[in-house]
Amino acid sequence: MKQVIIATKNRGKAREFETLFSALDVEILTLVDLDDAPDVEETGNSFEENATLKAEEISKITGQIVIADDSGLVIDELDGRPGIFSARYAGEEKNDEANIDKVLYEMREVPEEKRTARFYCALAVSGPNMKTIVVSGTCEGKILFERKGTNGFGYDPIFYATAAGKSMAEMSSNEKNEISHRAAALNNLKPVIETLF
Ligand SMILES: O=c1nc[nH]c2c1ncn2[C@H]1C[C@H](O)[C@@H](COP(=O)(O)OP(=O)(O)OP(=O)(O)O)O1
Ligand SMILES: [Mg+2]
Repeated sequence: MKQVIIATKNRGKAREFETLFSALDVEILTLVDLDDAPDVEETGNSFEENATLKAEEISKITGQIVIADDSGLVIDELDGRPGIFSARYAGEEKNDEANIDKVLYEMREVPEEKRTARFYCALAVSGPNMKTIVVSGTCEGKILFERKGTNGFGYDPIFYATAAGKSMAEMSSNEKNEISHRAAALNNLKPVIETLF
């Protein structure tokens, strides 16, 4: 079967990619279980730049076709924060619960109608004989006043997805995969994936 490396160490993302790719007849490997995979520094100024950095570095090391995901939560009232800093918003050690607490605190006095936000996902594909390709996808919603639901990962418990009428953490993985920023981005990548093999 066709094989692609997903350059992520995030277990939540890896789980979603496994489901999303099962429909595509492509086998994926992630960096989740590799002890010696490098931590690529995310020094870019956009999701696209960071996804490109991750895809190109891992492709250079492995010589294989690699897809990287750089994603995060963009909150209008916070001028787009946490944005590309989503993973390390409350500190370098990457703590989802602390990140959520920080957002809830910063949003504590913002009324419902001003709590608009979106999840953003950039996907970069890089390989030995190709120019890197980058696509993106978004998912619109609002920041809740408190956590709701226990599914998913990251900021899911405080993100109310307009298209579903509930929090991302209240959805099954199938429901999330129908409306998520990651699914939208991957959909934009499908025509490219078909040309890669
Ligand atoms: O569907 C999602 N549901 C909830 N939260 C999400 C989602 N998608 C991204 N996020 C959050 C998690 C993390 O705080 C940041 C991603 O940061 P990002 O650097 O892309 O990923 P990461 O460092 O966790 O793993 P890696 O770089 O190895 O892929 O945005
Ligand atoms: Mg990261």
